[in-house]
Amino acid sequence: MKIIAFVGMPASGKSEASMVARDFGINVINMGDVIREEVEKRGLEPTDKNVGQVANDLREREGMHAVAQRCVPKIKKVGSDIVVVDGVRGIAEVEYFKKEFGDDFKLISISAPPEFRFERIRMRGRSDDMSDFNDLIRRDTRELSWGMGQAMEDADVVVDNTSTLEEFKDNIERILR
Ligand SMILES: Nc1ncnc2c1ncn2[C@@H]1O[C@H](COP(=O)(O)OP(=O)(O)OP(=O)(O)O)[C@@H](O)[C@H]1O
Repeated sequence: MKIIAFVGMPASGKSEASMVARDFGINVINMGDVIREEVEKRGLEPTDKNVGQVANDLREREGMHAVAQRCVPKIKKVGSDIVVVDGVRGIAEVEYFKKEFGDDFKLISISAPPEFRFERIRMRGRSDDMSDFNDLIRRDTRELSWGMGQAMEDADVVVDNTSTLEEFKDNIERILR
């Protein structure tokens, strides 16, 4: 069983990369869904604030690898030859997956500078998206403080996403193949 995980700063292209995997018929486990399930279990509304608080609470109680730990049984249950994991946030999660899956775990880092990501966020217009460039920088800083930078440095492959969406998707497809 091969586990391929995507890591990258906000709006770097992780969802687009997961979509390429889904188009191949590959099962995708979304780490955010694991947190949303816990939100539901606690009888809370799935607002951005609640999801953030539950994520923090899980990490405080169970350690920085908490979300990865909860993903592992889901990955094993899928049982297919290849599973994609979307939403790795920190080095503790990478270490946990490596401990669990060894060399079968591969990490793909998606890279795009803030200026590109901010422009794409403006185009995307998702309800929880920021409208100020400084808010993106603040969010980047928060993600980095949780160990995202170290996780990205640990990647087996780095994919640049500063060209067209088609070129990016072609690159992801090539790597998956
Ligand atoms: N190369 C590209 N050219 C143009 N638009 C792109 C490119 N790559 C991604 N996008 C668009 O940028 C937006 C952000 O990409 P995506 O949602 O995949 O990022 P993400 O890493 O999943 O974001 P988040 O971490 O915020 O969930 C999307 O609307 C996507 O379609």
